Amino acid sequence: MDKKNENGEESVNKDGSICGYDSLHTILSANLKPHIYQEVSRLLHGLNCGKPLELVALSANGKALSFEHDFDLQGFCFRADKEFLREPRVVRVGLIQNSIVLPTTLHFLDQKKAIFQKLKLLIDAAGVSGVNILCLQEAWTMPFAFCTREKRWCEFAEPVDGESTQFLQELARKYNMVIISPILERDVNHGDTIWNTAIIIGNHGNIIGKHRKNHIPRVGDFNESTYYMEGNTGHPVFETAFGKIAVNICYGRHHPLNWLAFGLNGAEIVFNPSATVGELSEPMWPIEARNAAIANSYFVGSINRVGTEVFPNPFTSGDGKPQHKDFGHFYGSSHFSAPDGSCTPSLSRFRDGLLISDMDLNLCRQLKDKWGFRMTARYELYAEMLANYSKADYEPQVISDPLLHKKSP
Ligand SMILES: NC(=O)NCCC(=O)O
Repeated sequence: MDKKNENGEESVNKDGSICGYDSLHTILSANLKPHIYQEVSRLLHGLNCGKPLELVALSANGKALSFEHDFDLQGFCFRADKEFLREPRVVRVGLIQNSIVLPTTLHFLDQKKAIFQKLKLLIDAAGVSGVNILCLQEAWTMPFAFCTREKRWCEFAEPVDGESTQFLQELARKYNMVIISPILERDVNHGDTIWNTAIIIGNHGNIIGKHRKNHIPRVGDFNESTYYMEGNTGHPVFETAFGKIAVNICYGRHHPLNWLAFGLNGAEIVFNPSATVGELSEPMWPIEARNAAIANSYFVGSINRVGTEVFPNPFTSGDGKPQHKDFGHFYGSSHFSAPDGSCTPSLSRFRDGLLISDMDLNLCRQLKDKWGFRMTARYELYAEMLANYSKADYEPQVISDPLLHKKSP
């Protein structure tokens, strides 16, 4: 996506940078006077316990890996108020965003191997940084080829206990880390069916469970319904050694009731591994997850892949425009949102990255007590509304102004 500003200069460059900058945060911090930036940042990122988010002191080994392999590494800290009867419950959480490595024209085995090699480095960086829970991006083992509608990409699908899970189980054990692995799943016990699935690997390398994507997009070039159906796993929350977590996969973030259900089941952190492009969703990206974190009193970790993936054969978007071979730019910008409305700056718009955040999970209940959203919600009213709406004879509750239909004399 090459965009020109009113002076005819490139604003979004071919590499995915914005006027040469990594992110909105870096544009603002580089161009505003410090006291103005401080105020802008307060409005943009909010305050946590009345203060701007503090930086986490990152490990020297993690920093060395990021320097050597040129990926973005940032760390922040969400605090909670001190309580008398509960100890702080601080967990260190990581998000990884990455581009694919090899051209999509090369042998599938080589493409996959190269992604595994890259991921190993990023996961090592998380491990040596003491991350407790780590989430990877949607369909991380493959190019996001669903725009093509070609069935050969189904070859990337794997059973829940397949190669990618085994690869991550070893790293989970090594680093005592819970790892969330969103992949294209093949269910061999149910007729080789395909699903978009997140597998939860426990810190002992065990498989805790899986969640299948509930909402499948039919927008732009996101032709995912050609490959898999809506998930059948409900809204599970996984109780791990480090907290209660859930996964709302990509397009599910546009559905507030999907977020709500994970909250009702007790999630403290909900991950949103995604693959989305600038032209389609960038203005919505910083809003939806943050709103979900506020409305449901939990933390949200949002991840988007990076780069432009070019496919061998051209396809059309069904909009009368010329055929093309790519989706557009996946804009990265992974970030965390907290229940108090604060959020971290985003990772780079175009580089691989690891975002780390310490979060005191006590903040979830503190925000529930403060705002009382669970107590003021009207669940019976909504249940009745939804039950009625689901009936074939439902009629919208609209009360029209009688004068609207009165003929003027
Ligand atoms: N992967 C996926 O669900 N993408 C849909 C596009 C979006 O929701 O922004």
